[in-house]
Amino acid sequence: MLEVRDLDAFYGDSHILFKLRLSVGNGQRVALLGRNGAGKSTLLKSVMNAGPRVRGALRFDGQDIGALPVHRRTQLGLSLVPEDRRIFTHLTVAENIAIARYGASAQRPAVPVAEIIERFPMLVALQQRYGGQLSGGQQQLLAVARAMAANPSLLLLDEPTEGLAPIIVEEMAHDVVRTCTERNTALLLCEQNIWFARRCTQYVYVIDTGRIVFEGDWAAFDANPQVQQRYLAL
Ligand SMILES: Nc1ncnc2c1ncn2[C@@H]1O[C@H](COP(=O)(O)OP(=O)(O)OP(=O)(O)O)[C@@H](O)[C@H]1O
Repeated sequence: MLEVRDLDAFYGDSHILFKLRLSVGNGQRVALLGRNGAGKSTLLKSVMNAGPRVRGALRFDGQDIGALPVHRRTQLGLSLVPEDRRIFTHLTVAENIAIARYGASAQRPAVPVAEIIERFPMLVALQQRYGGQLSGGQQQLLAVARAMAANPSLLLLDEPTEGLAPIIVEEMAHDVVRTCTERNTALLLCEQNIWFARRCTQYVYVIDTGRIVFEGDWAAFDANPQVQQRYLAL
């Protein structure tokens, strides 16, 4: 589904990602772990063409997407939830979700709002609340729900649990796994919360200073405690 090969990424003259290789299979859920500043967000933005200048190969469903603008990548089935959420504070929860239809296409029609709200039960009682009236955790859940409403085949989540209460983190893990499984949506999740990443994904990459330093399933991750100590310990 997503194939990243020998990807270099730059902000101006700053070289951030180095010959990065990563794959996400159809319906597969993959975590990218790494410390602050390791390059996780830069990778997601590179996949969406939302900031960095890149060199290397980006293929999605067999198609070279390297030259496509953001909206074309969205239409092909990529959906990014950035770290800053971008909830519309003056729109209700239901309206925020309905906005996702603008990212949909004839090939990938938007999922009805009611169906999405059903999949994120914490939003049921909040449907008519304004985005600005939600807690940080509720806003983050809404951002994920809205991204799923665009009916993506690959969801890109950038540190969705940062700063959230454990109860919301648990709810989000449950809702994300269930929704991705039911809709056969693949996931590329950038995280520092290893518990959440483990709950949500089947395969792990670890990034450090713009380079992949580990990849494997969770059993392989657990069999290499030095990876965690060296690249993820605070
Ligand atoms: N717009 C930008 N211009 C210049 N440098 C940037 C920009 N955005 C990020 N960087 C730099 O790129 C490097 C990687 O940042 P990135 O945001 O990808 O890391 P991250 O792993 O997502 O970390 P965090 O968890 O802090 O978001 C850092 O050194 C950062 O300072």
